[in-house]
Amino acid sequence: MDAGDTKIDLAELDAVRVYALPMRTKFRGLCVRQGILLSGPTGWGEFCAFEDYSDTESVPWLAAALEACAGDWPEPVRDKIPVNCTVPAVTPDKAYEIAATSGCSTAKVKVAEPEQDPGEDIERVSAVRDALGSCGAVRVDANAAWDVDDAAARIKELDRAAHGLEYVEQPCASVDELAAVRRRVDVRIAADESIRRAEDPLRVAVAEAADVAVLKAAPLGGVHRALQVAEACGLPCVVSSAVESSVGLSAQLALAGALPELPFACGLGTVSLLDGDVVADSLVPSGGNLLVPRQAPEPAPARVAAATPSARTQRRWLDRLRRVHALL
Ligand SMILES: O=C(O)CCC(=O)C1=CC=C[C@@H](O)[C@@H]1C(=O)O
Ligand SMILES: [Mg+2]
Repeated sequence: MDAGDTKIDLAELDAVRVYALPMRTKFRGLCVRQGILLSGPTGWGEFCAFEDYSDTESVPWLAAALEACAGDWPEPVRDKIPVNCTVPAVTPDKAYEIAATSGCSTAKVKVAEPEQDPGEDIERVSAVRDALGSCGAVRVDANAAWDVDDAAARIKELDRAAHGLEYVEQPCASVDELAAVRRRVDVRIAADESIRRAEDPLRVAVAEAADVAVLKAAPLGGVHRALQVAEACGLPCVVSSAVESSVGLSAQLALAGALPELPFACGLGTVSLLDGDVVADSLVPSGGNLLVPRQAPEPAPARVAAATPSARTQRRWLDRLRRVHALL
């Protein structure tokens, strides 16, 4: 999957601002979320590839940011997106509180966290079901942690604890393992890493390895590229954030707004995982929904200044930006 078509020279950018925002709770092994805000000809974009992504793997992330800078998002077909709340690998009490206070009727629960045991996942999922009640939807994300046998066993336990799971996201690492698990359990399988980190994001569909495709605009090269993947894979899609600031999150909302069908709540309530933001009016769900923006929100200078990291961190990100831009 090559990067998007938007190529803006770095010299054409009006502003480049490195940010670092603390996470309220450790998530994806992160205690701080960092990235670069880019101001282009008609708007702002965010380049925030996770730091375990190579320069080559980071190219689509930059293409997505430059697509936003060019104001090149497709027309939405809806103006409101239902979102799920995201429950990190926290205690049952904290999980209950997150779900109960989120205003969302769908929750995605992190499971299979390193150093935790399966009983903690069962208790967390049970607490979230208690918080949502019987009408809520509970999904889990194992981030490729299990082998096939473990996945089959864990999914059956978690399905019981949840009184029915909506789906299990990336239970195993490979497409072949996802296909094997899918044949052994009665719960939908959603592919995430097998799409966003794959040489060929479409293999999941060809291998009948998933029921749902999780789309993240940035790693797929932007909104237009992600829409092409959605159309080509032919699976029901859900959009999930990369825990960006509201600047980057707006591109995810543009994707969710432009998908022809949107059968699931989307994982876009993640600004609440950050302790702060770079815009004045954060994209925080209201009544379990987020509105589809026509462009990225403008960063607030005072917020950006407060989120500016050390000179060393800024240099590291600016060097990464230059290296990745050269690969576009
Ligand atoms: O989908 C959601 O509810 C929120 C986003 C989310 O879960 C993730 C964001 C980025 C990387 C991962 O940690 C995780 C995911 O695997 O989807
Ligand atoms: Mg996932």
